[in-house]
Amino acid sequence: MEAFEVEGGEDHLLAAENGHSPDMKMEVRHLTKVSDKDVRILNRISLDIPRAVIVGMIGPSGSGKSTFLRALNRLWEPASASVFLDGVDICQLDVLHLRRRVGMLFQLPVMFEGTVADNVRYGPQLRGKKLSDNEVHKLLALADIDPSFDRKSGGELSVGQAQRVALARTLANEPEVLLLDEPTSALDPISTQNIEDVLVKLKKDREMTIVIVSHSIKQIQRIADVVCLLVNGEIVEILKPDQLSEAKHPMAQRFLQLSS
Ligand SMILES: Nc1ncnc2c1ncn2[C@@H]1O[C@H](COP(=O)(O)OP(=O)(O)OP(=O)(O)O)[C@@H](O)[C@H]1O
Repeated sequence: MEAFEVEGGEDHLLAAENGHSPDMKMEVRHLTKVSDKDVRILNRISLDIPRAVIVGMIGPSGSGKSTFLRALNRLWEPASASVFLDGVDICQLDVLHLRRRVGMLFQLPVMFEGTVADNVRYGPQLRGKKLSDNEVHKLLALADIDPSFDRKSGGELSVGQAQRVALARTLANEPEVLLLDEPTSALDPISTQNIEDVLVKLKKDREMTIVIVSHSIKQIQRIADVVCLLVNGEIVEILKPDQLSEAKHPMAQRFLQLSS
């Protein structure tokens, strides 16, 4: 966990500064985004993300959490040499290949036309691979959806079921990293717990690396191994979930007090 220790100073000088460490799945170095109106949305963020951990990102609204997450699979184009996957600059990778390896789940699931099975088959089919019924059922079961749902149409599903099908669809690409942007904010507590259980299982059983943005500090405390606090486009604290009350940054403290 050493790589998470905050060194202080202008940014966090983590292991990424000293070359790629094989324990690190992703490394972010001085990631910056400036808006068209010259506002700094992200300000020189550096972070090492070890493999097979769940990293929670929390912070006030507008602090840059989604923007940070979206850089990791190039939903916007970061500067070259600012985001690395297994030590390779993601800007050098084919973008579709990158997005298969670094999958993303959004706040609200969007079902594609067709059945649940069609949705799950979508990604592999783009690469000319047709998943068997058995493979589809296994992916649905992994995402905690009853395999008998395979013939339902996407429109018949509740939001919670659709989110789990969207998860199965993402998992069909066999991602190594999963990015989640408030994936349970539209779900009831039971669906939320189901998704959380799946995430913890994916980390343990498949060594998946997971970065999750959430407004729920309780959720982050339940599932994350480490928590990054983002304020005004900067990571101001990196803490273990049970140390959140020890945050020192005044804005982070205020945010945590008001959110708990
Ligand atoms: N493409 C863009 N152009 C200009 N400004 C943007 C762009 N994308 C995001 N922003 C601004 O950047 C800031 C950070 O937005 P972002 O959505 O990343 O924050 P967030 O922490 O995820 O917020 P929330 O918790 O409300 O979802 C906001 O002020 C937003 O208005």
